[in-house]
Amino acid sequence: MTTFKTLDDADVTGKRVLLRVDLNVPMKDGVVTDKTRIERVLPTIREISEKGGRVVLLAHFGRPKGKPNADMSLAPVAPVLAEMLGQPVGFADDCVGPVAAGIVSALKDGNVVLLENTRFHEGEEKNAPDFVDALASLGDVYVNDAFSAAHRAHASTEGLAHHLPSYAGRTMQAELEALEKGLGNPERPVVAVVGGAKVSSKIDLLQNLVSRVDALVIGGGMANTFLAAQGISVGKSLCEHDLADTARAIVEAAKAAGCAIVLPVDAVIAREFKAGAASETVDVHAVPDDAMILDAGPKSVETVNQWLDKAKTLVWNGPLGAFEIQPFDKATVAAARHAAELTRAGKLVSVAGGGDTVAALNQAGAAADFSYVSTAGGAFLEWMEGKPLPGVEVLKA
Ligand SMILES: Nc1ncnc2c1ncn2[C@@H]1O[C@H](COP(=O)(O)OP(=O)(O)OP(=O)(O)O)[C@@H](O)[C@H]1O
Ligand SMILES: O=C(O)[C@H](O)COP(=O)(O)O
Repeated sequence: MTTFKTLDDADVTGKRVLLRVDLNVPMKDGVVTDKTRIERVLPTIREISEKGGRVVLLAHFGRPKGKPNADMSLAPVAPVLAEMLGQPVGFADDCVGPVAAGIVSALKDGNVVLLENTRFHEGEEKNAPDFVDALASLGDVYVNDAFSAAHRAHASTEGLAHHLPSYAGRTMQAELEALEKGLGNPERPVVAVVGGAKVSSKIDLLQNLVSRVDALVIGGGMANTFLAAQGISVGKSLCEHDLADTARAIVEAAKAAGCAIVLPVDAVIAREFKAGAASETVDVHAVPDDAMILDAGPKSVETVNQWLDKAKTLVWNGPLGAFEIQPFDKATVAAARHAAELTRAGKLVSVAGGGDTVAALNQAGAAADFSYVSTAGGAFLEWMEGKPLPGVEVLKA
């Protein structure tokens, strides 16, 4: 399984270790609302620090598109990380340049510093050589512990590995081992549930996924895009109308592969995207033009649960509704609890992944019963598709 070097092979004592982690955590008003991704990277940070390495954390937050953006700063994450780690975590408000260089050069063995969002620079997503050089100048060794960002060939997830001795962190290692164990040879029927909001970045993955699973349950913003592609009016819902052709092609590919596509038949709608907004349940064919679908309705949940009853393996990324806002968490919570119950009863192997998906499972009190909960969303789906992940491949090189 481990075809790359791990921390067992690394000499980190006295070295500046550029450690890529995924701190893209759910956050509301500057407060971290789910700490799972932070929790998962603690063992690697501790191990390097205890071995006398100088830990320089690289991470992204949100999609700031190459420009600094106060709403996507990693600054609020540093104190949370420090508290969970039980040791101080410095913060540099730029990930390259004199500010970063100054803080890194002042580090002592065992110290930890978090650098500001790598995506504040265009060079990150472009994997630009000058940006990679600038990051590389801050370290002697590179460790990638961000499995959940390994589907991105970015400077901090891929580029750096070409410049420095490179190793997989403990979470990267554990994620790959757990996914292989849970899903390497899954018992059929396999049901995939894909929801959430990242429609354009995930829809293409469904094309291959339908040939690997027996049913694809589509929820969240993704479902709205599929409903609209069928000519159903979704009002003001989150929906990527320009992806209608892609959605129709996926439905055709599913038919050819014998994979059932399960879409919502009813929806909880509201006119405002806020907690306690007046809401009603309607047939998906009756969504008014000025309303938004914010959750799947009870009939849809019943259908999802029937599919879960038939399944032997569940793969889940993306909530079925806007679960952070009451009462639009109902479908996600109900399906999560049903999957947890089936797993507890030994009837289902359930693997879920994604920053918000994990938060939703925690909110439903279901995470502990799932067979495995990955921190990865998009990366997990790509792994499931059988696609090589650039951040993993480069570690094997
Ligand atoms: N009908 C909907 N309308 C608007 N937002 C929705 C709807 N359904 C789900 N969402 C939103 O989708 C978001 C989560 O989607 P996302 O694709 O980011 O999942 P994830 O588990 O975080 O995966 P990843 O780790 O890849 O980001 C949540 O913030 C949720 O509110
Ligand atoms: O949340 C995720 O799935 C990872 O942090 C990757 O984020 P991205 O989809 O913005 O690249």
